[in-house]
Amino acid sequence: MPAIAEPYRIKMVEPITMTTREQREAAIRAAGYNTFLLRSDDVYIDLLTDSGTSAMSDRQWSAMMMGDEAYAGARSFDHLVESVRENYGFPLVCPTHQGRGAEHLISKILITPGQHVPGNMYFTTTRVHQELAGGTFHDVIIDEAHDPASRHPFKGNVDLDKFQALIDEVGADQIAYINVAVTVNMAGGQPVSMANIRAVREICDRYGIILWSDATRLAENAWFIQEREDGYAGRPVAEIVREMLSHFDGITMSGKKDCLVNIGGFLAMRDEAILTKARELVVVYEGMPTYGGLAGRDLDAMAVGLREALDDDYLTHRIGQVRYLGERLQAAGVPIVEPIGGHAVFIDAAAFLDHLSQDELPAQTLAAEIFLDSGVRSMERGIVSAGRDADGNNRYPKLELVRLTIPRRVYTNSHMDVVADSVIRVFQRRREIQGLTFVYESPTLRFFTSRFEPL
Ligand SMILES: CC1=C(O)/C(=C\N=C(/C)C(=O)O)C(COP(=O)(O)O)=CN1
Repeated sequence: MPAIAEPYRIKMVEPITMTTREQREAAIRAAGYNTFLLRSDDVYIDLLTDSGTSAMSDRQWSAMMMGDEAYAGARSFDHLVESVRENYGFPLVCPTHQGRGAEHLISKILITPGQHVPGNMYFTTTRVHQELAGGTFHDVIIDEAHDPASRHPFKGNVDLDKFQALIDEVGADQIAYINVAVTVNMAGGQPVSMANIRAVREICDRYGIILWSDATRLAENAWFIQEREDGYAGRPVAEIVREMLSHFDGITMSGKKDCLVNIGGFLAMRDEAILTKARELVVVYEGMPTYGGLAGRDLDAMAVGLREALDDDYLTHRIGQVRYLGERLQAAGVPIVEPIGGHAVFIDAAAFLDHLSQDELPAQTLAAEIFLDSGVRSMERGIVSAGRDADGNNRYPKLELVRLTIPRRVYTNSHMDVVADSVIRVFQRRREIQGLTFVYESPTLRFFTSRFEPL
């Protein structure tokens, strides 16, 4: 893919911290070897997450200055609705403070306790809200998604046979909805093809099953369709997004990714009945239906950002930067998830530290080691993130990954070189690295606040 320079120029900078090895050793110990518990000031290049860490544009900041902070009926809400209608094609919108706020509402609205919710691989907050609403998640992603080395171009695809088998097993009336994430975060930022979306739609129409999408990284998904799917080369991403979303009954959206904002989210849908229920719940958990836990200025920033995120040049650079980092690691023999995803490079920590058992927490260990080496912060996406099942046993995911997550419009490829050099250094001395063990395990979403120590 032709590398392109940043399709923007820098107007403001934020100094970042250069640390010594001693400072980093003290910092990671104080953080219990959990990169989530590091202080921002101790982090040099922050690749923990692409969620809420994007740089906003001058157009977004100026839109914020015009934010309408009226408690009810704010113009800012109208601006968001107009932008969602124009760019996503959904007429109805319910704002929430961020994506999990939307997941909370839609889980309560669509799930009757005891029902089943199929989806293309789990995501942590999505699954926990489905379970809290009494649903049972079923992974219906294609098998290739669980194989880091598989180069399937659309590893996010739903396995139609698995979906059909679940329908046959539990009955269509026991399926609350199917949730199709675009892209699939935990599989390595992997896309879903348009053909697969259409095929899932056909099954849902046959059985009257609601087809919902976690559209958090929809722009990146559309860019991969443009790059890889027959018939879409040269089609603008904005057009592909409209076609993708035309097949869904609604979406949960974390604006903190592909709407380029630091906080924000929403539900978007076609069915007035779902909107009515969302409005009844949003006033309890988020705020008035016209602000949903956000300031008016946040709604305006999201209205502008969701449009900017669909720009082809922006996406070519953004995904090109992720690919640049991934290809540097590949060239050095570092095992990563292939194909390289849209928002992050996922290191295969199981292969990287193949002398450690999964119970020795390879991904948690590797994230701590990379920080110690360079001050680069990454995120564990393995056994710690997978948590425990209903019986209290550890889940053992096939993917034991460390995610190097690239914020949008923040770092240059010089920073990517620092990251690559650091990971390669750790890779060269990988045999010296020992595992970690829990010293404190939090009961829910344990990866956020648990603490560890070296074995
Ligand atoms: C695919 C997907 C996500 O990736 C997601 C949040 N992701 C985070 C925080 C991440 O670091 O990947 C969420 C939750 O969004 P939220 O962080 O509550 O705005 C929903 N779906």
